[in-house]
Amino acid sequence: MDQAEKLRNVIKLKNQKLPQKARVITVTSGKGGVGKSSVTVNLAIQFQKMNKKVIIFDADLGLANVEVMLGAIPKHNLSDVIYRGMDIRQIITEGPAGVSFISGGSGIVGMNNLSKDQITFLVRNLAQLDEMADIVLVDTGAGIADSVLEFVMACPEVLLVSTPEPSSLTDSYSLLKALHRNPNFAKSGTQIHVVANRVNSVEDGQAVYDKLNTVVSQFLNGNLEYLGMIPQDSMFEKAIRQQQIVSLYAPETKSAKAFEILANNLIEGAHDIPLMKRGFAQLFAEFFNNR
Ligand SMILES: Nc1ncnc2c1ncn2[C@@H]1O[C@H](COP(=O)(O)OP(=O)(O)OP(=O)(O)O)[C@@H](O)[C@H]1O
Repeated sequence: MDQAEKLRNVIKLKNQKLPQKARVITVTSGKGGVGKSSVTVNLAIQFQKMNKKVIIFDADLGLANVEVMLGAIPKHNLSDVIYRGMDIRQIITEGPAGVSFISGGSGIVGMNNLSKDQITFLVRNLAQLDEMADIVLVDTGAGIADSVLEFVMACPEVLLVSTPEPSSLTDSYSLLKALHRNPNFAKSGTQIHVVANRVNSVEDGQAVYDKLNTVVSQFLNGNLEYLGMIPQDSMFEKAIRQQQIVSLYAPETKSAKAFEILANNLIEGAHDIPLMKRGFAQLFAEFFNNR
């Protein structure tokens, strides 16, 4: 092959449309009730406002908070894909402002005992989401249960939500410890961003990150990134009481503005993401591989 031909091939490769892969961000927390589902739903709204197509995958087996917050009850969940051969598109529920979501439901438990054929079918189906969404947000359960750790381990980008409360900080550290000590955890291939929620000042937020990052670097030889803070906000609570999402209910209030900044930070800080943009199907493939 001569020089000119090589060049033509390079140009051809560059122009070739590579299959789109969604950016997958897993949202987790050490303990329940610290605002994990609120962060997921509000970020989804903010991304939609930035013209990014978002799908939330609710992998939290607990209280189905995402559904309640989005005010839409799903008719189906992942088990309908696994056991009833439904197409992934049939189990997507439309929420407000164009945010759609998928409920993992009992399908998450069922994932423990899938045959190779079922796994292949599921992963192929999930690959469709990579073409439909720019960003998939995965809401995991809280704590160090295996199902939570497995999702976090399979995802290259993780948001860890913590409040300044000592119990939240301790539980965040327990989660980080369990993760770092797991042989399947790829430390260098994973970005963990800390979101400090319910803080009273910028300094409080920074302190949440500093405390966690200090122990992680000292005792686990790891590293955390700081994404930003969400202030304690009475409008946030008012929105929740009215089954509304603060980013839609009161877009000018301080917590909604903070979500806007967080979403911007995630989009703007994404220069090294293309390499990490492995997609949703790949996340599941890895999830099953780690078992
Ligand atoms: N920044 C905030 N300002 C005021 N209230 C907040 C804030 N963040 C969270 N809350 C309150 O905390 C409650 C719990 O939030 P959320 O349901 O998002 O937590 P969670 O971590 O997802 O809980 P679970 O683990 O049960 O799923 C909300 O109902 C809300 O009232």
